[in-house]
Amino acid sequence: MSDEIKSAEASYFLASRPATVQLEQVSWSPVAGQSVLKPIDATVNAGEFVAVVGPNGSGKTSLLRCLYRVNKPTTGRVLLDGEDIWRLPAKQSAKRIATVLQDSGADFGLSVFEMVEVGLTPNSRSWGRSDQDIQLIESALDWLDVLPLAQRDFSSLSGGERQRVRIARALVQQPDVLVLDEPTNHLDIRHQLDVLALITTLPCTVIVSLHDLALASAYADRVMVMKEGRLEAFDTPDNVFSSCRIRQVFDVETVIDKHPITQRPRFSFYLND
Ligand SMILES: Nc1ncnc2c1ncn2[C@@H]1O[C@H](COP(=O)(O)OP(=O)(O)OP(=O)(O)O)[C@@H](O)[C@H]1O
Repeated sequence: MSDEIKSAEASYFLASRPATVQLEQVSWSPVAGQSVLKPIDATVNAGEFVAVVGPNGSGKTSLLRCLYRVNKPTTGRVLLDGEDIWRLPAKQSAKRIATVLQDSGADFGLSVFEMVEVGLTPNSRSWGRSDQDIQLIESALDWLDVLPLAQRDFSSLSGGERQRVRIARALVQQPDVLVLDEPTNHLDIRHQLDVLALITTLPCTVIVSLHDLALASAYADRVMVMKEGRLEAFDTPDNVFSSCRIRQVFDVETVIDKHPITQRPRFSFYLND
């Protein structure tokens, strides 16, 4: 499928308006006295593609969970176009914010088609599928290269196929904000690049956690760097990625140059222990 066709389809899938997401002094503690997220201030602009990177346990998933109303901030607020998400009706925030999460294991014996159909639920006004619903679901499956699997049991798919189905489900929701936790897990290199390239064409705000700094560098408008529950840096890939910062945050040495095609920072990692 050509890029031109893919971006035309992007506007077909996502009629909604991208939203601004603001974090105002957001901290989160699962239990009193155990602070996982220290107070974070940040604004993700409408339509921006922001990658969240950081070592294991640095708070990436905890931060994303604050954005889609699972972790209620212990202090501070998350604002969606200026409105506190915890003051919005749950249905409205579920409609505006779509998520692609790591393997939950819960698929309730659904077919692939039915899994994607679940994405329509927050927007549906009536029971039953319209022809337009079917077309939307099939287009999303086709877009993610999984249409031939539509009638298969979701639980019978490979890890990478499941991940693509989860992304298709988020797309049919037509969200204003798309939050993805490690969406490239399980994907082969072609599908990693395809999925991130596709996500950059969507007319919504995208916040995605990534372990692969090369992918964050290549696709993100800006990168949040997390360390020990703190937001260490939030800026463009050029400004965020220095060998000094990567040493401080990830405890590895890096040679950084410019990728010859994307002109974004490119990394060669090594240990200097
Ligand atoms: N509900 C919870 N109760 C207690 N501790 C928690 C809870 N949720 C997260 N944590 C702890 O908070 C820290 C941050 O976890 P989080 O999953 O946000 O990190 P992460 O950056 O996404 O890690 P990874 O890269 O390994 O997925 C970890 O030490 C984790 O054990």
